[in-house]
Amino acid sequence: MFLIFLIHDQRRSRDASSGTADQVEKHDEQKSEVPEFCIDAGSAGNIARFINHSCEPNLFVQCVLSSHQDIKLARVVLFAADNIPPLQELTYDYGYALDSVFGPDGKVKRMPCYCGAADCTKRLF
Ligand SMILES: C[S@@+](CC[C@H](N)C(=O)[O-])C[C@H]1O[C@@H](n2cnc3c(N)ncnc32)[C@H](O)[C@@H]1O
Repeated sequence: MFLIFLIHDQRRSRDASSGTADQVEKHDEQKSEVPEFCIDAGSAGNIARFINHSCEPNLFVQCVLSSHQDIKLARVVLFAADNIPPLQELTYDYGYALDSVFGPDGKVKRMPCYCGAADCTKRLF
């Protein structure tokens, strides 16, 4: 398995707590309930901002603590989920739950998915 891209570090995250491995595990357990972090590549980012979502991705996302145990400085890293042949598009699962995105009017926002996978859910969110 190879490290592909560093998407972002969490230096500007607002309310993360410093953490031991136990805290990181607890953080992961709570992840499905209330998202603590939001990565906004609107004003800054790297080439990873061009990676599309797929329902059958060839990358997966992992938060990585490198030389420290501080969850605030976790790096969001994309790893190859398989051997990827040259010229194949790199994709990962954005991980949206359906009906989890709301517009400013409070209504559920929907975005169609065009990934083309056989088992595509047809909706990004
Ligand atoms: C991180 S950007 C990916 C790069 C983007 N396609 C571009 O050309 O700059 C995320 C946006 O790409 C589009 N996108 C990514 N994956 C998609 C998919 N499977 N189906 C439809 N739109 C997708 C959506 O507009 C989404 O908000």
